[in-house]
Amino acid sequence: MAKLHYESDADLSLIRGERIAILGYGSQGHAHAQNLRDSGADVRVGLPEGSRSRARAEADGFQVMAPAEACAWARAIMVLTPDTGQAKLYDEAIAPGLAPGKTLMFAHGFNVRYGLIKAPEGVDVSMVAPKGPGHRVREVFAAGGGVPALFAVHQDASGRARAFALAYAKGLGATRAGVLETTFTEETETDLFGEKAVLCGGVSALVQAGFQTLVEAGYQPEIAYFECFHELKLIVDLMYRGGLTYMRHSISDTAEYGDYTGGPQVINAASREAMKRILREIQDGTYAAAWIQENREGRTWFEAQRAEGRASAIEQVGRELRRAMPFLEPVDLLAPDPAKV
Ligand SMILES: NC(=O)C1=CN([C@@H]2O[C@H](COP(=O)(O)OP(=O)(O)OC[C@H]3O[C@@H](n4cnc5c(N)ncnc54)[C@H](OP(=O)(O)O)[C@@H]3O)[C@@H](O)[C@H]2O)C=CC1
Ligand SMILES: CC[C@](O)(C(C)=O)C(=O)O
Ligand SMILES: [Mg+2]
Ligand SMILES: [Mg+2]
Repeated sequence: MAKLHYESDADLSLIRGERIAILGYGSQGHAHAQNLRDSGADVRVGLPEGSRSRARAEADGFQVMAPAEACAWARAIMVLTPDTGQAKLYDEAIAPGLAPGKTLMFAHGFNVRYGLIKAPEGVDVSMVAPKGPGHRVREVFAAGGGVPALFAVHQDASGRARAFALAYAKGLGATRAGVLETTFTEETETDLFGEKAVLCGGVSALVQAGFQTLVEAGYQPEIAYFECFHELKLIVDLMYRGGLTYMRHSISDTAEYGDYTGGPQVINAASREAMKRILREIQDGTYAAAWIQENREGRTWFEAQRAEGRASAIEQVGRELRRAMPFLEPVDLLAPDPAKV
């Protein structure tokens, strides 16, 4: 079994009072900034003039600086901006602020794995990659828990890159859950695979196909939503706490029979072959190149998918049903003026 690192394996004193610049204040940025500040680090946030995130970071009590200024000030720099813009940000704002003894950090290995960012010798390069969405990284930490993370050292000029990455992971709350050592390559390839084939692409396509199958067959959309979407969390919560065994313990034996017979019909040889193809295209760089190209061309296709998803029947039905369940603390990004999240 792989070695997992917990609280006693990391030394929080390495980040206490340490000058850490968090570049970006989005999903991961707000969580890293707030968790590390709560853990004793001296955190400042780097955002461009005119960034939509500035008001929020300032409202949360952070000193916000231009990215280049933040990089010059910090001893450790964590890059939490969108992956496809990081190389430009590195050239323009990060590289000028790097000097021997500084640490450059990432939460995802994309730019290092695909050779888009190459830090100079003398600089430590490491990664702490939470295995969960940023909003949950903050919420779980604030509730006293943590989200697991991977860490990796790409360049260790100081001889203390590994200890610092582990301390950072502890400041983030990840050692409360378990932290695993990896490489930039392993993190990048498994993360891209997981989000594309299973967690985001796979699950979204599965629930939409189930919903559409029922609605097209004449069933009420609200029933299709509860059955194929809402209940998914209730089922996954059981898996999260006690594995497939606990989920199968809680469901009826009729449902369990459906699990064993239906699963292989939906996830069949063709689906497994598609997963292998997805993994090959991640490994050989085809997928990353396509995503970079999509951004260079203005993200037209990507934005069209986003708009189509927002307008879809499952999103419209779900939005209405969630409104009647305030205990879910529904987040309505389809509202004309959505609350900042
Ligand atoms: N989302 C997640 O949960 C996870 C993300 N990661 C990784 O974390 C990194 C950040 O992703 P994520 O949190 O999703 O990003 P988001 O899109 O949620 O947030 C990006 C933030 O960066 C800001 N920003 C954009 N351009 C610049 C720039 N040039 N300089 C400084 N700030 C900038 C944005 O500001 P503005 O508001 O102005 O756009 C925003 O605050 C990526 O490497 C991603 O792969 C890793 C694990 C999980
Ligand atoms: C699953 C998507 C993710 O990899 C994550 C939250 O871990 C991401 O890039 O957002
Ligand atoms: Mg991930
Ligand atoms: Mg990811």
